[in-house]
Amino acid sequence: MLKLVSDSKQQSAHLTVEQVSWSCPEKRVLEQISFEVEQGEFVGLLGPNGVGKSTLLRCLYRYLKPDSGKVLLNGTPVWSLTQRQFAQQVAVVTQHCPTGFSMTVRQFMATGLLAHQRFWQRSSKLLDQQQVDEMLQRVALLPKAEQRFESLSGGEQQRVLIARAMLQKPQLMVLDEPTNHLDIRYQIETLQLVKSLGITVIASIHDLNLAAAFCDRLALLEQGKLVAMGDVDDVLTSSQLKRVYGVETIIDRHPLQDTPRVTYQFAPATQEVTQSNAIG
Ligand SMILES: Nc1ncnc2c1ncn2[C@@H]1O[C@H](COP(=O)(O)OP(=O)(O)OP(=O)(O)O)[C@@H](O)[C@H]1O
Repeated sequence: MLKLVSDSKQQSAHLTVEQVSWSCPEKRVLEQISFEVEQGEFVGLLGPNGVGKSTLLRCLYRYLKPDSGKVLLNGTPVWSLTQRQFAQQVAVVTQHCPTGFSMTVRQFMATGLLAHQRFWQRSSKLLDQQQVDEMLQRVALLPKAEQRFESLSGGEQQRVLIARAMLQKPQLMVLDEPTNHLDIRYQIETLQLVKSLGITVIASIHDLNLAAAFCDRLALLEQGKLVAMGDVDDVLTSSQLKRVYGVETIIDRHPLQDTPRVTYQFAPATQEVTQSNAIG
């Protein structure tokens, strides 16, 4: 089990996205996206493949500079922060694991401590190792501490990346499909763990039921545009999911908690559905 003992609650960030657009030579990928994420809120970013979720997250964590618009962290444009200031406030877990280095899990985890350390103020190695090991324990990977990071399974690597991000003690976590590669138990436990931190989180999530269960609000993208942003109940509606994903759903309540539950229709589309697609 991932340990769910929360740190004393960390400070959390307020994120503002103002009219962000980004294009590649072939097309406009993001069109005038605006929204805010309040301190301590967990916002899920939804939308079909290729609508611009990763691109939007890349603009938030400064991998891409928007063609126009602004991203503000606690009111300050992210591009005006130094790399160090940014790293002290924002942790990022992307879909693609870093490769090409042969650090052990413990060594790789320790890099998560660097954002808050200056070389003349290095804390003791013992203290560093205690923090690293405690975090590895929380993601149930302490027994693999001396294994090379690259030799871990995809799911184990993902858990290390999330643990390393937590070690960074960020105010904002940006997660691009954090549950990718994880089996259902670790999908649930990872989202529980991230939520228990109480910090601001924005995460792209494909599983609508997990998004419904863990997110405070949802943002729905369609072809580079933000088409819905709001409470889970308002965003996850059958008509909206049909329009954006082209899938028939039944939405009722989760039997154990008061969140929407999405059931998909797996049978081939009926004639009526096919006709309405053709019209719509
Ligand atoms: N640097 C780039 N050059 C060309 N096309 C790009 C570039 N970056 C993104 N795109 C295109 O922009 C679109 C959005 O990509 P993005 O990765 O943001 O989608 P996504 O919503 O995260 O998709 P998925 O759910 O499949 O991960 C895609 O069509 C992609 O090919």
